[in-house]
Amino acid sequence: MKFTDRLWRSVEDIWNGYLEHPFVDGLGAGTLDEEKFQHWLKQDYVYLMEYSRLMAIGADKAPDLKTMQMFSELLHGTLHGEMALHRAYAAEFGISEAVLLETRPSAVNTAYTSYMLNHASRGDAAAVAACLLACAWSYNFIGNHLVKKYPNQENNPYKQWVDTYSGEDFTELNGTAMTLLNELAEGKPERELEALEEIVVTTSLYEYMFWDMCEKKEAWPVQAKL
Ligand SMILES: Cc1ncc(C[n+]2csc(CCO)c2C)c(N)n1
Repeated sequence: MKFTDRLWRSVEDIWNGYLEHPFVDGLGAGTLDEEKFQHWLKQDYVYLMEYSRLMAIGADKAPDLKTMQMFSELLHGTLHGEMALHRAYAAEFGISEAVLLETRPSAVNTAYTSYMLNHASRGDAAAVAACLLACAWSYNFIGNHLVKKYPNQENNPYKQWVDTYSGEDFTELNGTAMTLLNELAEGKPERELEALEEIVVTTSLYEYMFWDMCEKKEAWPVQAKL
């Protein structure tokens, strides 16, 4: 059994919770409030910058060239692929990149990235891969679910979102993230596997909180300047 099969059993209930979340369902149905989506776009842009640092740490800690290449592929996919999608969406709403970059990350956003960066800097390459996994895999899981539930995406303003995360490029990136962790976890003692599992469960819980933060448009109570 692959390590990711074991992980699936521990996160399945949390991930099914995403599918019932009004923000996620609204993306598929096309009914999501535009301001909530813009909140996600801004928060996610700065999230992805911090998330990208993880893969740079992973490349540094990688035991061999092949692993370095996999971390680098994910890094490139995020900085140049996924963030380009965010820029394109923002432009449609008349939001410039400068405005995206001014976003002050919310408390949940900060807690999530700090948690991952903390584990990534303390742990080995497998810990870094564990930090990355829920993000890549759960968006692909959500995208695939939404195309199945809402096959007619013609009039959905979030069609591009659904297409992107269920599409070939992201399915491939997710495959890389899964293979990376499966390979790095191989031969590890049970105690270490449990620690990796704990990271994947915690990041899965943070993913839920991130959706909820966007649904509630949570930000700091006082909009101080950065
Ligand atoms: C909070 C949050 N979680 C996950 C993703 C999705 N995601 C992050 S990295 C990656 C793979 C390579 O870009 C994917 C699909 C997101 N955008 N925001």
